[in-house]
Amino acid sequence: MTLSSSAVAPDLDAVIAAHAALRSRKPLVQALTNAVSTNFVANALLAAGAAPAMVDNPEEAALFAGIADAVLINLGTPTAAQVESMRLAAAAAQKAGKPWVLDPIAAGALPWRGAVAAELLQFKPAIVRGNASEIIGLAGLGGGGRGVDSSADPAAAVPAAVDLLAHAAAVSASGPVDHVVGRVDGRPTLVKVGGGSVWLTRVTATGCALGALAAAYASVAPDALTGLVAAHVHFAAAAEIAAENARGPGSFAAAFLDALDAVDEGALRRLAKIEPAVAAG
Ligand SMILES: Nc1ncnc2c1ncn2[C@@H]1O[C@H](COP(=O)(O)OP(=O)(O)OP(=O)(O)O)[C@@H](O)[C@H]1O
Ligand SMILES: Cc1ncsc1CCO
Ligand SMILES: [Mg+2]
Repeated sequence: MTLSSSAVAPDLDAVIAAHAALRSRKPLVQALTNAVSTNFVANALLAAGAAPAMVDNPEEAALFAGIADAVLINLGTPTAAQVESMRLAAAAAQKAGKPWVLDPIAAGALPWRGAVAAELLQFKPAIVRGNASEIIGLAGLGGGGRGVDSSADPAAAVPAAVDLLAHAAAVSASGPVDHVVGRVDGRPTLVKVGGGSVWLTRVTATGCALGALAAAYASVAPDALTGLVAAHVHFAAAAEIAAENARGPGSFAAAFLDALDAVDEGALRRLAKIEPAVAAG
């Protein structure tokens, strides 16, 4: 599997193929994620058709990166021990050729963790996934953000996302319309994914779960860009299905897990909102 460049820009057919591969292979994702998100991330992976394992202690993190199909590293509540595990797991994933995803939570707002995130880029994540402020912050272009939430428009994060292609094969900035970049035939390319639901912003750790799903897809897709677009499309379709029955954030959260499971080829065909790829940067 090459994770550096796609031969063609991902489209609906590529997303459907990646979804079928996810469902048949049920990839195992090692998640080193924040304390707020662990249960929701594990349940979202199971609902979507993957499998979670939260192995994040320094004694076992590297060994398990060689066992898992993909690794998620999420900097939401980083302790010293967890950061040590992150360095070990990222290095082991790179050595084993396993795709890993960096979610640089609050990288633009908090300099210490911003430096940790920047340091982890040396281990070449397949994917960097964050909200717009985090992508801008990680690229060293400012960003800010109020704590863990975004204050930027994803379109404004595209130059930063393209800069990050020096370290990662694909990068996305989430928001009302998700902006996903990668290389197609070597050239920086932008794919926008619309849809979803604003309810996603009223439940904690939805972005964290999206990062975990991106890791799962990266391990079954032909390249990182296709995997990342597929994760965004699956997530957005599930959010639309869930929003139909939600009465508030609590019922949305439960309906969203049901909908991650319910998304099938028909739902993808009906609900996917993938804009044609364009050159970026
Ligand atoms: N205004 C919006 N309308 C529809 N969907 C949205 C909106 N804002 C974000 N989303 C969706 O919510 C999901 C999480 O994106 P968000 O940008 O909130 O990530 P995040 O800030 O990293 O989340 P968290 O840190 O809470 O886990 C994505 O699937 C994104 O498409
Ligand atoms: C609320 C919160 N605080 C640190 S990480 C996190 C989860 C969503 O980013
Ligand atoms: Mg986030």
